[in-house]
Amino acid sequence: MPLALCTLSHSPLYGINDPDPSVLNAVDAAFDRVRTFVEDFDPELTIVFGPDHYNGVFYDMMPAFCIGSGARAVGDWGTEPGPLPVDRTAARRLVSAVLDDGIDVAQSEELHVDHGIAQPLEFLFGKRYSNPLVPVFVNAVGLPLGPMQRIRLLGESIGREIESWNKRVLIVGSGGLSHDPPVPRLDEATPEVLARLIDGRNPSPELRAERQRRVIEAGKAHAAGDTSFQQINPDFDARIMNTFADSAVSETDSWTTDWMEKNGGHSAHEIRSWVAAFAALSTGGSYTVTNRWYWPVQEWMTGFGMMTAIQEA
Ligand SMILES: O=C(O)/C=C/C(=O)/C=C/C=C(\O)C(=O)O
Ligand SMILES: [Fe+2]
Repeated sequence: MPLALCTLSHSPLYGINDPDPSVLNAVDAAFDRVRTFVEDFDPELTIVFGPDHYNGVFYDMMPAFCIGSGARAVGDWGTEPGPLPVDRTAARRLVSAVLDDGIDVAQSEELHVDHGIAQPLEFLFGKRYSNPLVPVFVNAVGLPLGPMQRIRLLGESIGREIESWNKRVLIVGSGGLSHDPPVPRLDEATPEVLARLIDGRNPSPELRAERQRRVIEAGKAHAAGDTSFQQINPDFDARIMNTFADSAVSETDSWTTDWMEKNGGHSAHEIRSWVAAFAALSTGGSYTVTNRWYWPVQEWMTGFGMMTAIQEA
């Protein structure tokens, strides 16, 4: 049974600091096409790779990647808070299979996920979705990060296992392309920020609002032409998307964290979710990219891309 994939950027500023209607309408039309692709595929299970932005996963225990055999959304940026419809049996089987492959994946029976995982699920399935899924946290924010090869190997291991289940599995990869929004960093954290990077779960409504205000203000400044932010890099983004379109997933092994940051900004590390997703899809042989879209959206501070692909029979 074939596997299908969709990789898509997310943005907390979607619906809050939107671009010109001509761009927004084009993005929404692409979402409609992706939703139709997913409905036609009719997945029995969805595996979603995505990052967290210090809302669910912290430096009290920062894994490189973690499979959620239970999960709840924290409900940031307007996403729905509460438990996710995790297929625990499938998730636990994935954990065992990945460990058997020699990859020391972490497991959580209650993974806390933020918009990095919840927003694409809501885009694809609507709010209060009940489709069985397995969330996989991919660290893209809590530096330092390991080599890209590890995320490819994780994706391939998951791909081989789901392949053997003879089920229609949709693989989702969530994250922006080039972008550098204001996400705090350990190496420059004040003591107060450090405390919440280590133990920042359940912030007060005031603190959450203050953090969100910072991101909204940055989006507005970025759109107004403030060049103190690292700029969106459409050439870099095209190269990333071309690599996946050319089925050259193993080329991502040579992408260093420095190269990603210099060309795509700190949050370009979210591309790791795309690597995992395409690596998982690639294990069954050839795949066809059925669609791709891209916009550099200043208001969202991100190169916003989407791709859909399906395994060839
Ligand atoms: O200030 C914070 O603690 C958190 C900031 C964010 O959560 C920013 C998120 C930005 C994205 O998810 C993005 O991919 O643009
Ligand atoms: Fe993000």
